[in-house]
Amino acid sequence: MPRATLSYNSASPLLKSVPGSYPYRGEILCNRALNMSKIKAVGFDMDYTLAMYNSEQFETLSATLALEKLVNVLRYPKELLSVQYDHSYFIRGLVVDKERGNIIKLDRHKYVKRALHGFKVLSKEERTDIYDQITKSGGGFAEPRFAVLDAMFALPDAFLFGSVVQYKDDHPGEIAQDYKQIYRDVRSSVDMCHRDGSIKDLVAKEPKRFILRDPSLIPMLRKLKRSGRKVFLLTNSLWNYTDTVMSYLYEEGENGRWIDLFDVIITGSAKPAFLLNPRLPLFRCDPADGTLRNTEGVYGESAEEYLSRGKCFQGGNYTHLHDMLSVSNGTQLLYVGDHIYSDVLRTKRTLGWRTMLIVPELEHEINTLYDEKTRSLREEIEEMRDKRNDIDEWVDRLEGELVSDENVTPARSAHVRQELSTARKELQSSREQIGTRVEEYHGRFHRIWGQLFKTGMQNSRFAEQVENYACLYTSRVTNIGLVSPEMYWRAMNDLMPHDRLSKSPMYRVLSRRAEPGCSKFVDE
Ligand SMILES: Nc1nc2c(ncn2[C@@H]2O[C@H](COP(=O)(O)O)[C@@H](O)[C@H]2O)c(=O)[nH]1
Ligand SMILES: [Mg+2]
Repeated sequence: MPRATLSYNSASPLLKSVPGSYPYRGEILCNRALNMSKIKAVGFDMDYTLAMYNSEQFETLSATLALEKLVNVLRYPKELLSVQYDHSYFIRGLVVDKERGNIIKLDRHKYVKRALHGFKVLSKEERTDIYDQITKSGGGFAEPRFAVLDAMFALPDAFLFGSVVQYKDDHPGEIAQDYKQIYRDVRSSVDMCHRDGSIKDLVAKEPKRFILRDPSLIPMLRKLKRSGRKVFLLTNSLWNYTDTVMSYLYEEGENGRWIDLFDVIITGSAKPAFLLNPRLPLFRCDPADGTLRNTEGVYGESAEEYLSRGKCFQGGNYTHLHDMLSVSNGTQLLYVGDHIYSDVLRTKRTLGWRTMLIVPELEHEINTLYDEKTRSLREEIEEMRDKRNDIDEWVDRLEGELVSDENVTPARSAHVRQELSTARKELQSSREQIGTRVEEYHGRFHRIWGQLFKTGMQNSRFAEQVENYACLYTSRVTNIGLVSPEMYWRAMNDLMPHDRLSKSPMYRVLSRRAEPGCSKFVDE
C-alpha cells in the first residue's frame, strides 16, 4: 500500500478570511502565547468544564428549589412560588447592585451601559445618576455592595433577585426586607440548595437529564496523558458528587475506572482559598467510600512514592498540588476551568498558572458574529459612524471658526451659528439612528444584554477579564482534542488606536485639511 504523504496546503481559500456565514467549529482562541511543550501538567475543573450541564434544566432546578426555601424557610410571600424561571434572561459577567436592587452590565472602562431594576430597564439618565459618580471616582463595582455573576451557577441568583425586587416594588408593604437583605436571602437559599443535597441528589438520580455527555471527552483526556503530561482534576465538588458525575461521563463499556484518567484528583478544593492559603490541610480520600484521613502531602519521599498509596484527595492547597505534580513553578501548569475568577483570574494572578477558560456561550457568540445579517448590520453601522464622524468634524470646525478670529463680523458670526445649529441637529439625528442600529445589532446576540463580549462598541468588563487572564479560551473542553497536545499557541497582534490610524478622528481632520478646497465654509 502506498504511504500517505502529509502535505500542507497553505493556499486554501478558507485560510484567507472567514467566509460569509461561518459556523463555529470549536476553535480555541489565544490571548497569550503558550508553548505546550513547556507544560508539564494539565488540570481540569469539573463542573461546567469536564461536566457540561444542560443549563436550562440545571438552573431551573436550582431556581425552583431556592424559591421554595425563600418562601417556606425565609417566609417570603407564597405568590413567588409561581415565578417561572427563564434561563435565557441573564448572562455571565453582569454585576448585581445589592443596595439598589439593580443588575448592570459594564464596559471595560466601568461605565454602566445597561441596567435593570427588577425587570424594568433603567433609562440612560437613571443609570448616569446612580453610577457615573462611582465610575468617575475609580469605584470598583466590587463587594460588599456589588456581586459579579462569574459563573453559570450564579445565574439563578440574578433571576431570583430580579423577581423578588420586582415583586417588592409591585406590592408595596408586602416585603419588609430591603434590597440588600433580599440579595442575602436569595444567595443563602441558592447556597443551601447546593450544600444540603437538594440539587445534587436529583442530579445523581437522573444524570441524563442534567449532564451532557460528549463522546470525545475521554479520548481527549487519554491523548493528553499519552503525550506524557500529568493530568489532574481539581474541583470544588465533594468526592461523592464528583464520583457520580465522572462515572456518568465515563462512557459505558469503557475499560477501567474514571480515576485511571488522572494522576491526581482533588475534590472539595474550596477554590479560590486553595490557590491563596498555603496552610489549608489536605486529606487522603478513599475512592471506595469517600472516607478521609489526614496527610501532610509529599514529605520526605518522592511524589511517585507518595501517590502510589492513593491519588484521591480532599482539600489542601496549591503547594500540595505542585509537589504532587513535581512542578517547580506555576507556569509549567495549564488549568482549564469555567469560573472567570476562581479558575482563571486567581490562578494566573496568584500562582502564574497558564489558563484556559471554558465559555459555552462562545458558540452562539461566534455564530451570530459571523452570520450574514449581523455582518451587514455591522458594516451599515460602520458607514453610519463614518458619516457621523464627518458631521462631528464639521461641527468642530464651525465651533473653531467662531473663536478663531477676534475680528469676525456679526454677519459672518450669524452665518456660522446658523450652520452650526443645522449641523448639531444632523449630528443628534445621526447619533439616534446609530443608537437604534446598535441596539438592533446587540439584540441579535441577546434580547436584553446584547453581545457578551461587547458593551456598545467597547469590550465588556467580562471580555476584558477574558483578555487579561485567560491565556486561551474556547466553548468546550473537548475542543482540546481537535489539535495536537504539542500545539504552540500564538497570540494575534494587539491593536491600539495608532495601529488603525485611518480610523482616528484626528487623522480624518488632518487628512481633510490637506485636501485642496477642504472646507465648505472657508471656500464660501
Ligand atoms: N455551597 C455552594 N456550592 C456551590 C454554589 N454554586 C456552585 N456550587 C458548587 O460548586 C461546585 C463547583 O465545582 P467546580 O468543579 O466548578 O469547581 C459544584 O459542586 C457546585 O454545586 C453555591 O452557591 N453554594
Ligand atoms: Mg466549574
